Amino acid sequence: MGAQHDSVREREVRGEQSHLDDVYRRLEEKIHEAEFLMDDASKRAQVGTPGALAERDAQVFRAGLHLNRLNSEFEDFLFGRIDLLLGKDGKKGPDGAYTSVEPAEGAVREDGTAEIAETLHIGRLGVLDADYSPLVIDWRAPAAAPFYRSTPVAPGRVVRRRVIRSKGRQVLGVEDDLLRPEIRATIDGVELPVIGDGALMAALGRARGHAMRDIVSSIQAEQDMVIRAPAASVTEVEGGPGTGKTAVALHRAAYLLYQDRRRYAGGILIVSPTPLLVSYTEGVLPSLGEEGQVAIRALGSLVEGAEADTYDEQRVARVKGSARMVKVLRRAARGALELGEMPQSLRVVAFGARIELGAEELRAVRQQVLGGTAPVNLMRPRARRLLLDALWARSGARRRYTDDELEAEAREAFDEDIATEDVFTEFLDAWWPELTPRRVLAAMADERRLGRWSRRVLRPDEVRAVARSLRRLDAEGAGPLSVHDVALLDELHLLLGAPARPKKRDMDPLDQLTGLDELTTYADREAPRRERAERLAEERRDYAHIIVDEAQDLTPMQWRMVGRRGRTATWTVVGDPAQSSWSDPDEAAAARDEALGTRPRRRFELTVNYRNPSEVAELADRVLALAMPGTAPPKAVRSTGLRPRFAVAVAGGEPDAPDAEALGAAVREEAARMLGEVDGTVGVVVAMGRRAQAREWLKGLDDRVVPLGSLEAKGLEYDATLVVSPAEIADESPAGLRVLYVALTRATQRLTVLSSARDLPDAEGVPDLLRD
Ligand SMILES: Nc1ncnc2c1ncn2[C@@H]1O[C@H](COP(=O)(O)OP(=O)(O)OP(=O)(O)O)[C@@H](O)[C@H]1O
Repeated sequence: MGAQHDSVREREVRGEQSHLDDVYRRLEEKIHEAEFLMDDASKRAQVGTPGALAERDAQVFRAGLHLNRLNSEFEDFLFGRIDLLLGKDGKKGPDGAYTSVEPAEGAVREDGTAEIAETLHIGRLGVLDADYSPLVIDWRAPAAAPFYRSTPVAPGRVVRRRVIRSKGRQVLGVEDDLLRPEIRATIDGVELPVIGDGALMAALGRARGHAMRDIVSSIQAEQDMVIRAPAASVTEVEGGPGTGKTAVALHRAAYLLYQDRRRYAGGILIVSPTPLLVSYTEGVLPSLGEEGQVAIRALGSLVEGAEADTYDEQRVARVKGSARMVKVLRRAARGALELGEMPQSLRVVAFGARIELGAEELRAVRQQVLGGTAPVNLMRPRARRLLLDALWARSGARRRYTDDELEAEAREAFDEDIATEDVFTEFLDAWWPELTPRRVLAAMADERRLGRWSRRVLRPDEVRAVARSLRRLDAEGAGPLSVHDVALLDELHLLLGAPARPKKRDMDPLDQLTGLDELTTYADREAPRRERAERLAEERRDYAHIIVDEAQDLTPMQWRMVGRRGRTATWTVVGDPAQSSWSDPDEAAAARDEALGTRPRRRFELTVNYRNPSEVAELADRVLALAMPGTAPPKAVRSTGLRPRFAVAVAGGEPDAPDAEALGAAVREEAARMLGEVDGTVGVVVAMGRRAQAREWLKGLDDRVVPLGSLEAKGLEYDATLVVSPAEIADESPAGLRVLYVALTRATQRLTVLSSARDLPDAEGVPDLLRD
């Protein structure tokens, strides 16, 4: 029986192999075509007329794109197949497949038998055979949707869904799901065999590396609904840990590009909470064939020239993230004008006479200028004009003219006379200095000054903490920024306006990431380079679609920053309130509403946890019940039979306490144990305050081990996770329980919880917070 089954399996694998061979044959033909096009195009280039050049550009672009994609898609090119009943109408779509979702009336005969009318293979890219019949359907094409969406409850035309595992040109195996078990279907007269025990489980059980993998061969129906949701307005997705929110967001970017490449190429921004999550996820889109078309950026790297990956202490972060900072920054942007040594008077010589404005008059002029609403740097021309007005009035020259025209002429000469004097330009530079966001931020490090700017907005202890945190910066603002500083810089950028004399800057790597380079044509390159650079800069600040991952964590100031980049964008916002490390969710919700505006929203919920085995999820759910009572946890689909391990270190206390050494030894021992238990990665999560220590503890162990502060664990996953002192993590901030929930939901296979004295472990080593 087993042997017979094996031979069926072999036959099926052989069948798929022969199809894959056909696909590769066709792909090779296409590559030759592309190479020929490239070659032909470069010959045309030698003709050199503008018309020929423009034509060449278009050809090279298309051929190059094609080659690139074909080459990058060669691994695991084909991964799915569906066998379908006859459709209701006989219409075919552009991809050569029948379009109807529902079966035709007589598709299933009265005796419960049916003949398969159509077989579609699904892959990373669509491939048509020479006769235009579909060899492979692009996973994003409408005809591929049933592969993801059909369920036994609503199978549509799908009788059997098959996942094909392949590597390079070789088919390794097939796994089938029967969606209409009640009928006996035949294909070319032979009964349809069903093989394997579920590709999804196989995918979920695989060891994890340092990079996320795409899920294109096993997207589930509820996820597919989100990926293919129309781009209009705002798509909001909520779901617990491990429900695939990040994966779905990335696949959605690829889908949008497929749907409307013109609109989205270079115009999709994915905002990720940490640089770690960016590097974990950035390989997914290239694996889906979308190399360089989407910008994935961490919240600390959204502002040009700022690369922040340090964190403020929670109480500082809380103030810096709060919308109250808008008021403080408004005052700071204006107040910073008086940072340097303020000249108390202005003395010039005009028309041979000395004219002077004193402190009082200068103050009055400044007040008048500041009456406007323009950004501070852009008020400089107005300041200059009003100074000249005041000098003119003071000179008394006006009285000498009765004729308006003569007066106007004299005034023009007067202005010219003064404005070219060094004394005047030097005065203006000192009196209305050009401010940079970093300089103003650095000015806030002075507690008394910050106290003035935040009067009746921040409490004195908040002022002290924020000022102290900014002492890392020098007077010009150079120095390490925290992630929360970046949103402040962005706000200041707006309040100050671009400096009047733009500084020359190097090309940002993102310029290449936008993909616009790839899309340039002859005409583009003929346009002045400057104009292009400006357009790029503009593009970067205004995206066509913005995807926000871990949206529950954005502070109000961060929502403002992200919102500015998508004033006309459509949005996909994914997150989980139960994992929020922000302590004032209401304030953040208001800022989110403001960023998303009044655009209509469509909400989706993801309900299945694909990451954690049920044994791990059950433990984490206890913390969820404490952190967010009444919240339904997602349902874990897998069970490994491995219960979490509880270990106790005979240490505890503060980070610098002498027994920290004992805790370190226990952490190292547990991490080493886990390395022996799993093939993939081991994440060691500690309270933020122990980050540096943890790096020391784990030094030289193995590069499969990653030490992480609790906030850095966001979005990541490891085969095994060691959570060190739940109580420490929970006590570190007002949202600490939710942060702990994040830490406990990172493991794909094994979880160990290491307690210190502070965790009050019971006889089994279970810490107080995790007891039933
Ligand atoms: N349909 C699927 N097929 C295979 N693997 C999946 C599927 N959906 C999710 N996964 C896997 O489950 C894990 C969790 O996915 P992901 O990180 O996207 O979840 P998340 O909802 O963003 O989690 P968190 O909120 O904890 O950050 C990943 O390893 C992902 O590849």
